[in-house]
Formats: sequence, C-alpha cells, structure tokens
Amino acid sequence: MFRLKRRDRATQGPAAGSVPAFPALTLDGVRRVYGRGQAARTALDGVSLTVPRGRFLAVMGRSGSGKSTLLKCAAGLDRPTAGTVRIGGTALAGLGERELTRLRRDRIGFVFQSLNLVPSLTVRENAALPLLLAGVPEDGRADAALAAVGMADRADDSPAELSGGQRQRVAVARALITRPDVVFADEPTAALDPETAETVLALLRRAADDSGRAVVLVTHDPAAAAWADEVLFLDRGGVAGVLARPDAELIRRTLRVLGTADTPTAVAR
Ligand SMILES: Nc1ncnc2c1ncn2[C@@H]1O[C@H](COP(=O)(O)OP(=O)(O)OP(=O)(O)O)[C@@H](O)[C@H]1O
Repeated sequence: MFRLKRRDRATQGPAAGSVPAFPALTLDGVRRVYGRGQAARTALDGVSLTVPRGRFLAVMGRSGSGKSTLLKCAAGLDRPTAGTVRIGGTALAGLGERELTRLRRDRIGFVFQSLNLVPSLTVRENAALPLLLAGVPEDGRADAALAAVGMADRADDSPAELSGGQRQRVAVARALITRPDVVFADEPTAALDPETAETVLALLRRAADDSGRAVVLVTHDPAAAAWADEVLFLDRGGVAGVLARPDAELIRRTLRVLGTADTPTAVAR
C-alpha cells in the first residue's frame, strides 16, 4: 500500500516562478461583512496573518467562526470588505476578474472536499487540468505529479473507478501541478477513514516540506490539524489564538479552553 511517513520540516528553496522575497500568503486586517444595515453580519473581523513558503497552517474554530470565509478571501474566491490579501507579494485587490482568475489558476492550488474531479476526463487529464486550461503543454508533468502521489498506475482510469482517498490524491496532484505559491485545502479528509486521511495529509505535509509550498488547511479534526506547523483558532471572525507545532491532544485542550470546539463530544474524543 502507498504510504508516507510524517517528517520534520526541511528547509527548501522557493517555488519556481514566484518571488522569494515575499511570503507566500499575507492577510492584513481582512474584514468580510455579509449583507447591509441591520442585516449585516461580520464573518471576518480584521484578521492578519503571514504564511511563509514551506509552512503548513491549519485553521480551526467552531461552525460559523469564519473559516470558509477566511479561505475564500485568502484564495481570491471572495473579495474582503476591507483589508489586504497578498499571494507571493501580489495584492489581490488590485487585480481585475481576469487577472484574478489567472492568479488562482497559476499560483494557487485547491483541494476541496466538494471540488470533485471531472468525471468525463481521465485521471491524467484531471491532474493536468490547470495546465490544459492555461494552454500550456503538460509535457509529462501529469504523470510525474501522479507518480508523486502514488497514482501513476491509474492515469488512464476514470475518476469513477477510484476510491475517495485515491480521488483526493489525484486532487492533490492537480493542486500541485502548477507549482503554486499556496495550496488551500478545505476539509480534504472529512469523508475519508483515518488511515486514508493520513495518506492525504502526508502529501500536503510533503508539499510544504519538499516543495516549499505554503499549505493552508481548514479542518474540524484535531488529528488532521496536528500535521500542521501552526494551528490558528478563529472565534467569531477573529483570531482567538495560535499554537505552534501542536499535537492532537494539545489542540483538543486548546479548543476546550478557547471554547471553540463544536460539541463537547468533539473535545472528549
Ligand atoms: N454568503 C453569505 N451570506 C451571509 N452570511 C454568510 C455568508 N457566508 C457565510 N456567512 C456567515 O458568516 C459567518 C461565517 O461563516 P463561515 O462559513 O465562514 O464559517 P465556518 O467557520 O466556515 O463554518 P463551518 O465550519 O460551519 O463551515 C457565519 O455567521 C455565516 O452565517
């Protein structure tokens, strides 16, 4: 069976095509208010953070604390009401829709639970999709990316023939194929059994360690967050705390102290 071992962070060079002088991701005073007037709801309340290259950050917090909103604003999928988001030094607010789409395609990788593979394409074509959309020849890069996630032998298969964990491994290959500055992962292991989840988390860990990507993982699962270098806890749209190099037990205890666990049973597990 394909498995990876958890490893300590290694220092690696910057991602190709990026500007090494700048962190992969910075948020400065990011606010997001939904609605207007009396119906206005502040989902993010002035969040600032920096994620350097090679760093793996997990974002946690109870339902409604602003995790998805943070991820969408950071990934250029939503525009903040105020504040600045920079990917590799590029301020997203200064970009038009077309430039933003290009930046998302070329410099950001996505591994979302809901962002499924395209069923009418082969596994290889799915992995190559960001390059195909950019009109760039894939030149064997899809096979190399699939080999890196242990899926080379399934390149000609249809996604329908894969298990959930195998699909997520292909999604990781697709997310990494453009050598992005940042990989955003939204609950990528929520539907997987613990062992399969570990395989996917190890791939994200390796994307930070070996390839110098910044990885931002949104999760409810302390065991998943324990793969990160840092865990950022959100509460009512603000940063309630940050934990460096935590294990799952410390994360559970911190959730309990901060009152950001979804349910008492989630803490007691
Ligand atoms: N499109 C929207 N319109 C209005 N309010 C929204 C919208 N999206 C999110 N919100 C509100 O913003 C707040 C933060 O939502 P968000 O989805 O970011 O939380 P979350 O931490 O990701 O939650 P979950 O863990 O349940 O996915 C919530 O109060 C939510 O109701």
